[in-house]
Amino acid sequence: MRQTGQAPQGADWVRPQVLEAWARCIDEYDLPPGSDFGPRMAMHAQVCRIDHAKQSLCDAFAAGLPLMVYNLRPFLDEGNVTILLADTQGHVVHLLDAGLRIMSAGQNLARIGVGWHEASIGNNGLGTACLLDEPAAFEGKEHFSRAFHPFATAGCPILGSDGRACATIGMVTDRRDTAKLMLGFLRITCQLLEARLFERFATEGYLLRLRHRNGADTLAEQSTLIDGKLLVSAEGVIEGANRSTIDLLGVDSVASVIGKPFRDVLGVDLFDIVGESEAAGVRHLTVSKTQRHIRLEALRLDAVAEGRHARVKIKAAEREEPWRDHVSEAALQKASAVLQRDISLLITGESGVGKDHLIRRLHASGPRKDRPLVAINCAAIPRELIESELFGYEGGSFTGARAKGKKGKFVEADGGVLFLDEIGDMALDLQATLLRVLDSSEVVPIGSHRPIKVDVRVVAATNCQLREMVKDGKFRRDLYYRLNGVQIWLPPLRERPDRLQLLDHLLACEQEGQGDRKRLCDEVRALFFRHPWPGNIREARNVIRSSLAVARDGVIRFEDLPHDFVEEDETEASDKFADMRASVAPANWPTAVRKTALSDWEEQAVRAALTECEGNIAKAARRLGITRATLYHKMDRYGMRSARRIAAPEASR
Ligand SMILES: Nc1ncnc2c1ncn2[C@@H]1O[C@H](COP(=O)(O)OP(=O)(O)OP(=O)(O)O)[C@@H](O)[C@H]1O
Repeated sequence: MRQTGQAPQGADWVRPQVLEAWARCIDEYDLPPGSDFGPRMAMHAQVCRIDHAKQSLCDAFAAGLPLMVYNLRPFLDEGNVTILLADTQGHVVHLLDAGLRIMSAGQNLARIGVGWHEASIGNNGLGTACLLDEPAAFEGKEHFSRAFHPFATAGCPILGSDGRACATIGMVTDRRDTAKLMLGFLRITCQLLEARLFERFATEGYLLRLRHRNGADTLAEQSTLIDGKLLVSAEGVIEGANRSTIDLLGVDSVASVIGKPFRDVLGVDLFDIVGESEAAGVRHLTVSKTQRHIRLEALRLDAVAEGRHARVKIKAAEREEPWRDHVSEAALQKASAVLQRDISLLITGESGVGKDHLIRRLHASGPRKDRPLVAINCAAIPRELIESELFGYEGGSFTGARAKGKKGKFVEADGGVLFLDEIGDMALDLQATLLRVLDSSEVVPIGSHRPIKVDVRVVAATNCQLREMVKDGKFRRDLYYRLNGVQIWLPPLRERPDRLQLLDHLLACEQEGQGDRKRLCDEVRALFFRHPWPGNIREARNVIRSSLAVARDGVIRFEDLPHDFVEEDETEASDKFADMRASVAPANWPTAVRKTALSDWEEQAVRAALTECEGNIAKAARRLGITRATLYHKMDRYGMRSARRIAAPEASR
């Protein structure tokens, strides 16, 4: 392809779908064959603006994405698997990144708002599934971009109740030969999500459950994934259907029944089933087209909360429920159960996700709440002191020791909970001693020969990848297994679909007891939604606190946010902010003049920095005090793309 500039024609060593995708990459999108994920592609992988529709999409999935996904996270980590959710244009709206970060271009791609469409980054499971509206998977060198060659990717569209794709779910892993396996997993996940979304969006009219008659009556009251489902308006028109109805009714597609009268498709009148006064009913019938015997049950969605309809009513009520921090609640529940059974608990997650917060709540709500919670930060205590901190010492046992001796943290925590924070930073030799104490429940203070029996529940926390550290010989395997009885992983803020609600909650907490509460403007909400929050909830609290302090009226606006926070953002919004900050032009200039002058200055600054740094993008970006992506963005704006190729030849190779 590199030599001919064309996709191979009629080649039998590659799947036809792959050939078609390569041809699109070359002929339609003009992507350079054989290239790595070069600057040109990186440019395309720009972050789009996340509008309200995308946020709502994410909200919808927040309800649909079972918490189970978080429990699955350690397994995703094990397999280096990333799960992505994209809108119909291929822009990422949500992701669980346990694999992309190992890819050279992963940093660029694993962000909210980044486009995964073929035209940007070549064929890939997610982008191609979006484009073709059908499941797609590629492995290794089937990808057009070399950056994806060590990976397998898969994608599957998620259908809304009108039969049209409303989003696409995708997976990426470095196990190159697992593309088909991933596709199977995605198909099941799609069915789960579609089932949740289907009922979530159903508000009025009738929900009809269809299933084969043979023996399925034993499941009568349970709704199952394989059930066909139809949404029918009060006038008897079909407004929604799921995939299972295609087979049951013998129709070509979901879309082919939407908008049709129920009678035309099923051969019976809806009102014969539901009755005039009765709100719901069950009928058995034979579908004329397929000759299938089916059981059909109708539930009135807007029914009064009575009998069998109560279930549907409850679902409707769930939709209006105020936000609950399901992530923390589920973690707390699991942790309590584990701790009561004397199983060691390991809490993992990035810095600032709330590990400490969780342990404090865990202690306060558990049976040991009246006994001490003793925390020790293994990273903060000097190496030579940690042993005496943990195990204590006898009076006069070393120079500088107190005459009376000192109780160690283990003894202090007797009957309570000992929290070993940042356990990944503990020195190797000390790890062996800790393991002995954990196994024997006895400590021997320094300078003493008398072991002291202790009864403590040990909870450890870390933001390190302990498993990797074990592999690299930096953490003892036996201690890892001893501490890792059960692992609870707290997701980073950027991977929480409910992050906007959590931020609103933090905002409310910060203003508790105050009369007029400040709120976020839409632009700030959008920025909060797409921001990667590397400092997680801690960063969010700080940003909210300082913005509240400077916001003048009842709304927190862009200009109220801390400067360094906004500068991390790489979309138009932050450019706007940069422009705003640079508005040093005299206030009495007409707006048009001021705008032109500002962009002129900016263009000159970019040109000067590139010239001075001899085209070295990283250096020029540093000099300008902006990120490389923002610099590319600005170069594009001022038509310096060709200059960039000349200026940075190493980047386009
Ligand atoms: N669920 C939550 N609701 C409200 N505030 C929270 C929640 N979780 C964490 N916080 C707040 O976020 C900040 C950081 O939390 P915490 O110290 O527990 O994180 P951590 O994961 O232990 O961080 P590190 O690994 O750096 O020690 C704290 O101010 C904490 O009060």
